Amino acid sequence: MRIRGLRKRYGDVDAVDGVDLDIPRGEVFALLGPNGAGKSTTVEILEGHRRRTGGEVAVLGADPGRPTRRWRARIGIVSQTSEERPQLTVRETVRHYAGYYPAPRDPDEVIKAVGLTEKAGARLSRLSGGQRRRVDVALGIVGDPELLFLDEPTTGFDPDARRQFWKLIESLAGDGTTILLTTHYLDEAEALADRVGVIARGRLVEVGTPRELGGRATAKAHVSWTGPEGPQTLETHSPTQVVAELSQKFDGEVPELTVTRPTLEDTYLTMIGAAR
Ligand SMILES: Nc1ncnc2c1ncn2[C@@H]1O[C@H](COP(=O)(O)OP(=O)(O)OP(=O)(O)O)[C@@H](O)[C@H]1O
Repeated sequence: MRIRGLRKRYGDVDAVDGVDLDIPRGEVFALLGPNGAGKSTTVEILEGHRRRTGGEVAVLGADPGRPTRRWRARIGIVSQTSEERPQLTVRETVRHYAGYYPAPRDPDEVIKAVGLTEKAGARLSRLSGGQRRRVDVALGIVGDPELLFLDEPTTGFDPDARRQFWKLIESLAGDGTTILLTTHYLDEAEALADRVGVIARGRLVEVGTPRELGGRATAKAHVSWTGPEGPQTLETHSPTQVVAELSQKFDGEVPELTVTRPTLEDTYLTMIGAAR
């Protein structure tokens, strides 16, 4: 996927304001950013569901501004709004969608993969919010896509369902599916993504691996402990040395010793703050 100078204007709002990005085949890329940053708009343009105001875009070698049926069959979409019919059952819905694709996956296997086998015969209107979201995911993957777009896929999932979903994504990625996901869960981005991009006010602020984003890999560690004077914290590039010195000083266990580095969430919040 190749994006150059992508722009989208709504009236006088620059929702996407000059985004450049390359996503190679087989990569899992997570787009992060606060509400209204332009994530969904970007994704919808790449999916061929929204017209861009400017810039050049190639998705699976084609311009999503002029989508063909064949091109559509090669991509899978889990968007924020779903329009399935509530009176159909899970199995009927997944089978119906499978019919749109030239080489779909087995609907029952897909239902199993999203953990809905027990609900296969239930009408969508009778499902919980998280279960409905799993149906959305099933419909996104039933066509066996080369490229999968996931817009906040795990919103409403319980922790167990989220872990199961991560496994599913890892197995799709292992099979070579390219995945572009948006999420507000930093742990999700960290668990799944090869690279993450942070978008704020329509601009890509930074792109990098979850480990190195925002200089995380080389950031100072925080060493904390409780001494006779109370709680202490030291920021340092050489925490091992600090801990060695502390252990000599205390002659044994250092009270309440912790060594931490900024989490992806810390780094992200700093970036978003700076972009405001
Ligand atoms: N159809 C529309 N008409 C006018 N403005 C829009 C439209 N869709 C989005 N916008 C505006 O464009 C900006 C980007 O919205 P977008 O939905 O892409 O953000 P997002 O990053 O996906 O946010 P969220 O995390 O809340 O889903 C916002 O300021 C929004 O109000």
